[in-house]
Amino acid sequence: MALLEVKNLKVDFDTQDGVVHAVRDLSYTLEKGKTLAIVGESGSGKTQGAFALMGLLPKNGRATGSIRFDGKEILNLPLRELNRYRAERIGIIFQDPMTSLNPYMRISRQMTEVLEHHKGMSRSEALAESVRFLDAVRIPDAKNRVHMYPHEFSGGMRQRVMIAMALLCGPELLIADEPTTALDVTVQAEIIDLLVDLQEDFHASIILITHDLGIVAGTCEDTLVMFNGEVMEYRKTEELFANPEHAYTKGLLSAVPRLDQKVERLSTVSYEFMAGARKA
Ligand SMILES: Nc1ncnc2c1ncn2[C@@H]1O[C@H](COP(=O)(O)OP(=O)(O)OP(=O)(O)O)[C@@H](O)[C@H]1O
Repeated sequence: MALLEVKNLKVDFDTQDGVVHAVRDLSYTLEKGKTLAIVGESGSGKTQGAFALMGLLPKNGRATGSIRFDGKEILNLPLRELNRYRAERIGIIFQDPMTSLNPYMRISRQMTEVLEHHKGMSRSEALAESVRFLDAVRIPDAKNRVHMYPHEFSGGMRQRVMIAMALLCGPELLIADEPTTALDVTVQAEIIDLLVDLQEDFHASIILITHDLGIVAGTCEDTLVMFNGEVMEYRKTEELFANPEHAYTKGLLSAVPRLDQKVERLSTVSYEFMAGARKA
C-alpha cells in the first residue's frame, strides 16, 4: 500500500485582490521507503502543496481534494489529530533551521524534550538517544556539542541538527523543503548525500522540495515538476532527465549546470517561456 496518496489537491488563498490558486490540481503517490522530488520555480506551489498535508497552511488558505496517509484521509483533520501525525509520523526540514530550532535553548534540551514527551524516555535515556542521532547526522564530537545552543553551530551543522530532530520520533515520511538552498554548494552536496544515506538507515519515505533539478538526479526515484500550481510532468527521474517531455522541464534542465560542459552564461527559464510551456 502507498504511504501517501495525494489526489486532486487544490490550495486557494483569499486575498484583497481575489482568490489566488496556489495549487490547482496536484496528484501523486509515494510508496513506503521511496523518494519523490517536487521541483519548480519560486511560487509554483511546491511548499503550499506540502503545507496542506501538514495542516500548516496560512490562515487565509484552504485546501480541497484528498490526502491519504497510510490509508487514512488526513486533509483538514482537526488540529489535535494532525499534531499527532506531525509529531510522530511526519518530519519536516525547512530551508532555515531557525524556523524549527529555539535559539534560546540548548540542543540537548530541545531534543530530549521531544523524546521524553513522545517516547516516554527518562532524561538520561533521551540524552543518550539525542547524541546517537547527532552522530547519525555526522556531527563531530556529538557528546559535547549536544549541549550547545543553535547559534554555536555553522549553517550546515545546524541543518544537520534539524535533520536529526526531524528523525527523532522515527517518522515514516520526511518532507525536506529546500533543505540546502541557504548553504554553500559543497555543504549542499554533503547534506543531500546525508539524506540519501539516512533514508537507507531509517527507511523513511522522502519528499524533497527544491527549485534545483541539479540535486534531484541520483537522489530521488520519481520527480514531479510543477509550474503555476499545476503538474507539468511526473515521472521516473532517470526518464525525465534522459527524455524530458515538457517544454518547461526542458527549460529547467537547461538551467542545470553540467560539469562536463563549459557554458558562457547559465540559462534561466524566462516567464514568457514558462507561460508558453504551460499545460493546455
Ligand atoms: N498567505 C498567502 N496568501 C496569498 N497567497 C499566498 C499565500 N501564501 C502563498 N501564496 C501564494 O501561493 C503561491 C505558491 O506559493 P508556494 O510557497 O507554494 O511556492 P513555492 O513553489 O514553494 O515557492 P518558493 O520556493 O518561493 O517557496 C505563490 O503564488 C504565493 O504567492
